[in-house]
Amino acid sequence: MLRTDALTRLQSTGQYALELEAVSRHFGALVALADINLTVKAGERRAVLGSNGAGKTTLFNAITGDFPPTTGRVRLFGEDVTDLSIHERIRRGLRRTYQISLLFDGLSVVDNVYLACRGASRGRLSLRRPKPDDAMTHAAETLLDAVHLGAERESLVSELSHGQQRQLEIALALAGAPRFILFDEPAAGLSPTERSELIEILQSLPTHIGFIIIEHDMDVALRVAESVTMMHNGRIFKEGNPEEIENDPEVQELYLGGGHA
Ligand SMILES: Nc1ncnc2c1ncn2[C@@H]1O[C@H](COP(=O)(O)OP(=O)(O)OP(=O)(O)O)[C@@H](O)[C@H]1O
Repeated sequence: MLRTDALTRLQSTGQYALELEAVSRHFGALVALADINLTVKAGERRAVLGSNGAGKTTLFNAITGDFPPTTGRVRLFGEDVTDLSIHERIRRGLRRTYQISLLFDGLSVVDNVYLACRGASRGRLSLRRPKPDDAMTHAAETLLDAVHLGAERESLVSELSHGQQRQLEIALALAGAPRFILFDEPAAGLSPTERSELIEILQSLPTHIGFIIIEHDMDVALRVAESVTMMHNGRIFKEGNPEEIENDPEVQELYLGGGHA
C-alpha cells in the first residue's frame, strides 16, 4: 500500500502538490480570502484551522474551482489550474470531501464506491455491464478495507452510522488514484471512538497522497497533520508544525482559549 518510492521521487524533485499565489475571493464587498500565499509539498499533510468564517471552506472552493478566486493563481503539481474546470482538476488527481454528505443513501456501500471508481475512470460512460470479477469491483473492495468498512460491504448507506458514512466519503475521495485530497471537517459529529478510527484511517493513507484537512477538532487535526496553517478573517496569520501551533500564545488567545466551539 505504501508508495514510498513514488513519494521519494516527488520530494526529490522538490515539487509542490499545491501552490496558491496571492489568492483572493470577494463576495460583493466581503473579502472572504485576502492575498493568500500557500505552498504544500507533494505528500505533505496540512491542517487548516481557524474560527468560523475565517475563510477555510472558501479556500477549498478556490482550490477545487467550485468558486474560482477573484484574483491570484492556483497551481497543482506545477500546473496552473486556475482557469480549469472542477472536473479537469479531478482528472489531475485532486479530490475533496464536503461537510454535507454526497452519498447515495439507497445504494449499498460497495456500489457507492464502485460508482466513484467508475466515475473516475476513462470508461465511465460505457454501458457494458461489469463482470463480477471486474477490476473495478476489486478496487472498490480494497478501498473499503482501507476505510475499515469491508464488513459493511453489502449494507445500505442508510443503515450505516454517521461515523461509517464519513469513512465511506473518504473511500469515495480515494477512488481513481488521487494525488491530493481536501478533507472538509471529516470529524464533525463523530463519537470519541469514531474519531480514533478516523485518525487511524487518515494516518494509514498511502504516503504519496498529500492532503489538507479543515478540522475544528484540534486533537484530530494535530495528530494527522505534520504542518498547520492558521487562518483568521480571510488571511493566514500563522504557520508551523503542530507543536509550535499548539504552544503559540497568539493561537491560544485567538483559537484555543477564545471559546471556539
Ligand atoms: N457563497 C457565498 N456568498 C457570500 N458570502 C460567502 C459565501 N461563502 C462564504 N461566504 C462568506 O465568506 C466568509 C468565509 O466563509 P467560509 O465558509 O470560507 O469560512 P470557514 O472558515 O469555512 O467557516 P466555518 O468554520 O464556519 O465553516 C464568511 O464571512 C462567509 O459568510
